[in-house]
Amino acid sequence: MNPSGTEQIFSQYSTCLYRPGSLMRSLPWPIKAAYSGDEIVELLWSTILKLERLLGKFGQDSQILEDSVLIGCSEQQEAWFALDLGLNSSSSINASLQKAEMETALQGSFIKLTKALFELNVKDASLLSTAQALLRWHDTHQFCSRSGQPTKKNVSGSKRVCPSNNIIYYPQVAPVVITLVSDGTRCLLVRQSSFPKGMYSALAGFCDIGESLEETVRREIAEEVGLEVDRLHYSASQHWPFPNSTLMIACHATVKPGQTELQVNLKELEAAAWFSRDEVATVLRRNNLSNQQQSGAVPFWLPPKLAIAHQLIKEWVEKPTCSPLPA
Ligand SMILES: NC(=O)c1ccc[n+]([C@@H]2O[C@H](COP(=O)([O-])OP(=O)(O)OC[C@H]3O[C@@H](n4cnc5c(N)ncnc54)[C@H](O)[C@@H]3O)[C@@H](O)[C@H]2O)c1
Ligand SMILES: [Mg+2]
Repeated sequence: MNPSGTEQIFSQYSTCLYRPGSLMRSLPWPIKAAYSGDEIVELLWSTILKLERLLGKFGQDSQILEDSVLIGCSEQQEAWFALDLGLNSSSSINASLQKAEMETALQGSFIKLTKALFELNVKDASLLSTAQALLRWHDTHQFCSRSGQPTKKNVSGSKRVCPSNNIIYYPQVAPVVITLVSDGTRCLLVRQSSFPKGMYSALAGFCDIGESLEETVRREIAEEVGLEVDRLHYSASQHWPFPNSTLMIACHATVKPGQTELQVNLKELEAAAWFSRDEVATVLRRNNLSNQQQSGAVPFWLPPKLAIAHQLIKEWVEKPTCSPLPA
């Protein structure tokens, strides 16, 4: 992204943005285009003609446009596709598409996917996250796990088929629960060593095979901080492209007031602590401005608005007494 940020790119190109290595198009013309490499993202409007010319300029066969996947459509019913240009992949046939040259040719620049997601509005972020997750799934499901033969993508990219045995592979989504635990007056925030410096979030964990969501919440909370869930209720859900494609299922949980002593599992978490409503409300208010540079000014910071963790925390601050359902 150029230094002046997304807004300028959008206004300059009347466009939206997107995933690492992706390029989006509407059919038949014009194209909504995005592009980048594995960890960087961006996009802009283009037309299929321009893209074909651009690919030609970089010595690429425009045949790669066939690898595009359908990720949505505009209000005018234009189809939007995404394509991985493989800018960062040395094994890719597109490796010769040099990032800097592409940036110049497309009059844009690349940024990390994580950063891009947090700078977008909800609609664009959702599109980007779908594109990123779907393109990655195609990239890692090139072969049939039964026959070992190459699989073939359908036109929209909603599935892959093995021509030798007709096995159909559909994109996978892993369910993850994310829970904001409260003891009635305080909420529990945790951090993993992989989080950006100073950021705390709600407690998350993948569902194991055979588990209900409720069982996952109870197990994860017991495993990671040694607490027993008393009451639990569902809040909302969100598709999330990290680490691959997950469905984040967000819940509020309460523990009994007298049973709040934390036993932090340091294999999974770097830290976990209880925070008062006032503390969290203060950080939430400052969070819009908050980033790593400003972390000295605030004790900690929270995930950006777009993350479902942020919504959970905001809900708790604004509406502390939600009516619980039996766990
Ligand atoms: N959107 C949000 O607001 C938000 C906030 C916090 C976490 N998250 C996401 O939640 C995800 C899960 O949280 P966590 O890391 O605490 O989970 P976790 O506590 O289950 O621990 C992760 C570990 O679980 C194992 N695992 C089991 N099934 C897995 C699968 N299908 N894919 C990958 N690993 C699997 C791996 O060993 C992995 O290292 C994270 O990837 C993170 O991106 C999203
Ligand atoms: Mg976890």
